[in-house]
Amino acid sequence: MEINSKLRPDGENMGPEDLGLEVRDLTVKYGSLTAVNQVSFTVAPGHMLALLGPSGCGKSSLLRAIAGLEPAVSGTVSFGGEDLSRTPTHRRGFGMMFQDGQLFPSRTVAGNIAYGLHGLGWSKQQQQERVAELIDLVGLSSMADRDIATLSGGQAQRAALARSLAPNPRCLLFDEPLSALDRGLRERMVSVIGEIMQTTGTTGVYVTHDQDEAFALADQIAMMNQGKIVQLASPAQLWLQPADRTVAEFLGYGPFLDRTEITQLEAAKPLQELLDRNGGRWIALEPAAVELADPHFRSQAAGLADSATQPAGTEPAGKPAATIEVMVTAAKAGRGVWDVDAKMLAHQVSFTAPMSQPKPQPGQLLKVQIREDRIVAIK
Ligand SMILES: Nc1ncnc2c1ncn2[C@@H]1O[C@H](COP(=O)(O)OP(=O)(O)OP(=O)(O)O)[C@@H](O)[C@H]1O
Repeated sequence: MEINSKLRPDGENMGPEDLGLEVRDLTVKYGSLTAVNQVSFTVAPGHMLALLGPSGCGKSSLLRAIAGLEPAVSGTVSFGGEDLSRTPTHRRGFGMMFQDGQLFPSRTVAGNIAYGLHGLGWSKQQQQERVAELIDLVGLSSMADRDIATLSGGQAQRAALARSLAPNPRCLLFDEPLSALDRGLRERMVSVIGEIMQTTGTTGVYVTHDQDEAFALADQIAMMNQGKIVQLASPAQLWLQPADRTVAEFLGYGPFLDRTEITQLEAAKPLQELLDRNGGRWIALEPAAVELADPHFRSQAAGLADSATQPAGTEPAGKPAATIEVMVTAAKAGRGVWDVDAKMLAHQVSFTAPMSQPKPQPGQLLKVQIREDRIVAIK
């Protein structure tokens, strides 16, 4: 076993217990197509890294190569300092959880979880105890004897999680495990997975194209595009400093205003200064960066004289970085507000207006402000 010689912050050599998953220069090809292109990253023990990126960017190929299910043409995968490049999948000590769970439909929940323990040399009693422990952990205690085919999608994924964790893997590899579930269920399962990974201290790699899942679960997010990692950062760093426009677009930033467009805004000095400070090409707006200008204007725009009280459904205005008049293209009722779409320069923007006032009409001009705390400069 080869131990990488690395130093801990205290200057001591790192032992296997300090080294988690290490992927070095990994490349996966299908014929002439390079699906994963010299990718490197490390995941500290007990931490979770999310691989996030658009469809076809190489996330699953990378995960499968880490598991040993896909041959790598070059590069290494190691865990605890041990090079696993030539170790077959079942000897790597890794677990996997997929979108469809890959459970046996005719077996019970307990039977499926026990399946993950075959071949480990455990006694029948040890196996039974472990199965009961896992069933409890994922909250399926009352369903141990139910056939998988009779479970809901969320319950089945809990069973799949229990089965992957049963052999106590040192690293769990998730491939879009929640993408078949509806949003509400997905959010609940994200909490379940997060809690269980923390309780068990398992290291994880989580493939997803859903940024909410990545942000909620990961300590580090690797943004992939065309087989490469374009940015590796904590969720906060990724959000506050997207490496380039592709990353920002994927995260949901937009529109992107260039310098010429910024000159068409009123009081846009903060935007210009931000671009100058960062040497950026665009100012990217967060989803909630645009809001109606001050409440006085809101009242005037709606044809109401009384602006002394804050209208229901509006939040206190943020610090404006610039203002501009926009033309309403559509409005519909939301929860306590009008959800308004409007044209700002050549871009489409969305914001809310108080429902206590008349519904904004297509063609109507409204003054909006761009919040200074919801913009970033992009190179
Ligand atoms: N078995 C295969 N044979 C040939 N090409 C493949 C194979 N598997 C994947 N590819 C190609 O490799 C590239 C990366 O695919 P991969 O499935 O790794 O991407 P992904 O990011 O996981 O996508 P998705 O989110 O859609 O699952 C794609 O262009 C895909 O068409």
